Amino acid sequence: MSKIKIALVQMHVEKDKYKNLETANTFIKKVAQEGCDLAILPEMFTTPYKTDNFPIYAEFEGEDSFISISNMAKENSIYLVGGSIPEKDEKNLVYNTSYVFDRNGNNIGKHRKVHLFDIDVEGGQSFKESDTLTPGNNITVFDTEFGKIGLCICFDFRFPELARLMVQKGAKTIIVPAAFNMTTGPAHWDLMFRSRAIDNQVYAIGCAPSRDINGPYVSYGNSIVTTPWGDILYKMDEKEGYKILELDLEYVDKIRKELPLISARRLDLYELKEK
Ligand SMILES: NC(=O)CCC(=O)C(=O)O
Repeated sequence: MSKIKIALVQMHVEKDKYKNLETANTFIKKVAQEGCDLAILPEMFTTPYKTDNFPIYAEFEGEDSFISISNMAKENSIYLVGGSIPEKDEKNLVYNTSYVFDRNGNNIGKHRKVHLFDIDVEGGQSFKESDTLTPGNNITVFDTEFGKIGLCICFDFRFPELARLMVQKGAKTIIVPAAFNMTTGPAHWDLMFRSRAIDNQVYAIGCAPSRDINGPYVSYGNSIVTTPWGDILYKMDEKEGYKILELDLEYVDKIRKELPLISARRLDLYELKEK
């Protein structure tokens, strides 16, 4: 299957977890009715993005949010990258976790954010995920009828090594539930997606919450799809909404053949390895 219809769901996130799940459910129904194969929700879509909230909203794997996302996939027979949610483990450590479900609602992927978002930009955005979150330790690629897809969460995508390792594991598309802000978004969002796409000759897809200027953290929005050639195929604005796009995965092979960056690597001189 070389053509895949994906949907960016740039939803508004509010305080009520169950309302957020309901909003996601409404969007997923709509995009599935419009023939979408795979839908993507934003980073931390069940909770306003705030460190204090993460432990409060956190759930064990298999609890309400997990079940609800799985049901959305199954009831609508689509692949669903469930943005991310705060996940807790038996030691009460909390992670920023993205779950992926197949058309039958089976969990086929899980990524715990590996690089926590700890920044302090003078006169701009400060945030310290590590106040309440623990990083994951895995590089994540999942399998679909459309081939292998890489998955990471927001700040993770700033680290080129991580994207390259996903490509070394076979990814032709990389999906990034995200929530950039009004300091780094205008400066780096497009550039980061275009850079990762060009370096790795992949479709790079970012899905963010819509902008809420009254929220504790103001999301940049601008959910985006960039092509293996580095073009912006589509970029949303800051408002709530969704967009369905068809991606041709043969285009990845074409670009990799015409401009052979992956195959021309000097692996006799250097290599990148997962530990
Ligand atoms: N949620 C995040 O990881 C935000 C990352 C971000 O804004 C950045 O500039 O990087």
